[in-house]
Amino acid sequence: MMSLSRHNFLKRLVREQKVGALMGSLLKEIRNGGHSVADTESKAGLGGGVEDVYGEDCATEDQVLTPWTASVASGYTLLRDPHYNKGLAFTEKERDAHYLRGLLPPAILTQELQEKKLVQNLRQYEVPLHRYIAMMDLQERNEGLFYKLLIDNVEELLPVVYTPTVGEACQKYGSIFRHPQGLYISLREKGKILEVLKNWPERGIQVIVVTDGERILGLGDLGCQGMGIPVGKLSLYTALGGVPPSACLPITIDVGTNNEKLLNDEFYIGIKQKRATGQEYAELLEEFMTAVKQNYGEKVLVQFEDFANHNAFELLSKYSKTHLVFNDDIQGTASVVLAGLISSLKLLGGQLADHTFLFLGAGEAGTGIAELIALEISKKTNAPLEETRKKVWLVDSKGLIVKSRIGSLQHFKKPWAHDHEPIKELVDAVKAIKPTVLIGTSGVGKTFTREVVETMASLNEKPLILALSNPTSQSECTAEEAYAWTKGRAIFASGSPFDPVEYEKKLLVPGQANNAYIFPGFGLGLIMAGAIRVHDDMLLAASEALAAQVTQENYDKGMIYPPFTNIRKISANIAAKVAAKVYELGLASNLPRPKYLVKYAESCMYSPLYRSYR
Ligand SMILES: O=C([O-])CC(=O)C(=O)O
Ligand SMILES: [Mg+2]
Repeated sequence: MMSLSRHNFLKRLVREQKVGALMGSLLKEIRNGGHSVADTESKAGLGGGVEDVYGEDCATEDQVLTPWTASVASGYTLLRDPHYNKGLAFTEKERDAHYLRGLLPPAILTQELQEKKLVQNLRQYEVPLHRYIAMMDLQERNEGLFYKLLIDNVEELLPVVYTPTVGEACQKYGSIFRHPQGLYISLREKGKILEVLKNWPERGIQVIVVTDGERILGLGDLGCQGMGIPVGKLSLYTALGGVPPSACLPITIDVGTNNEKLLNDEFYIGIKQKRATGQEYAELLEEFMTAVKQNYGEKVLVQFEDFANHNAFELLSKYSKTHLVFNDDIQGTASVVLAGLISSLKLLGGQLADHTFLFLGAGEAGTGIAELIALEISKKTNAPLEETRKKVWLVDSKGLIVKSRIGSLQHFKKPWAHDHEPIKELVDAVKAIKPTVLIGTSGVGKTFTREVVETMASLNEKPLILALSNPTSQSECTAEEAYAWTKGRAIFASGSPFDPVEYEKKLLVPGQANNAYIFPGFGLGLIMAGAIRVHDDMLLAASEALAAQVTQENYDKGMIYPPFTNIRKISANIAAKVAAKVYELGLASNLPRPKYLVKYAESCMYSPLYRSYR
């Protein structure tokens, strides 16, 4: 088994050209995707990967091969390598040893001082998008400093590198484009996807986040410009979950876009054609998924992100049988919301089974959450799923989902078609169903009107209202509205962040029910255990682990999620519980199981502190 830190250490050894007998086997190990040679000696072992990827070892004299070198970055090149660059923090000794004399001004700053300067600079930008651009530039310039800044100022910078600002960045991605980030796989790469994967400079990939850009947050089809999302999500994998940056690969699959505005935009970065669908789409994705497994093995985690409903459900059900895949919008959102519901019982009283849930929005998030709630209630009460599903009602654009609509419903909505007369409007559904919990997942803003929220308040002492659609512009209502319209009684959380609100001299702190609480720790847990498949029980384990992190002090402020400030500790706990479940289910390949999983998770986590160079 190979821990994350050992993996990094090995890479560093190679980069620093510690030549000798070790070199050959180390290179082989790295090119095999971080799996030890022993792991992959049997060509199609669990560790997967293709042995001797470049064919150097077995090539005969008349075969062509790939020249592959590892060299020490120094001087000008070192300053332009974000992985190793430390800018003004290079010491005198390092400046001598690495040919940096004269390439830097004389001052030597500590990483802390560099960070202080950056915080000051960032705060001077009034336009959020300018902060985003500054952060991306930093990531491309000095990775360690980028992550240190993000980790130390997570509450302040999450809204910059993630929702809501990342949404605006994707909308304007073509205009603000500077350095390419991530890997672009378009229809033009059909038949060559394995080669494209090999163009990526890192070999030891552990997590891929992939989008096709068709449903970016609640902003719709942004085509190739959706790249901001995998890049942002993976920054959080590193900052919040401690997965090393070199192990993360953002990918955008460009099959065209149906967004007319982008098709007519001279700065659009993608292929200018309508979206490929049907067989053409399925074949490209099949080639991609096959190439991923071939290149990185069975243990690489593929996170699907912001696909449109129809593809999201289909890809998840198709590839969950053969690959380690996870859909963040269906499963990550479900897990984070379930965590909030479990923790809210401390404030609301009763069990989950005592509550009635009404959703506005029956897509990936809505039906994903609904299913996980029903599963959790079923596990807790031993009632069959068909029964526990009846606690959950969904409203889509055509009204309440009921039996009489079943013939025209998409398959993922069918389990939620219960016996009831048709109802068109949300507010009438609230009056008829009398939910204790109202959840917005439609991607459409301002749909929790005053009347809807007031009706919830008339039915419940403490109405639980979750406005989950992203970014902030698509939120079903604001925190301020939720508190004002319920006279301060609501327990409120949203997908994108809202500031605390003062209501009648009391400070009310809204929660952020965002999958960012879950996916970094969840992914770390899978990687630690060497999981080969995702199982719903792992999602339940993650929810319970997150709910257990909410303290009395948090509850006293009306919070049902812990603050993001402690997220690395939270992620380590989630990772440990997820990994434990992976071992319990017999889906782990990293054996033997480490005894202390929280400690082990922490020991695997990437640190952004500068290292000294010899
Ligand atoms: O990115 C986020 O903030 C949450 C998410 O997955 C989405 O809204 O699609
Ligand atoms: Mg998403």
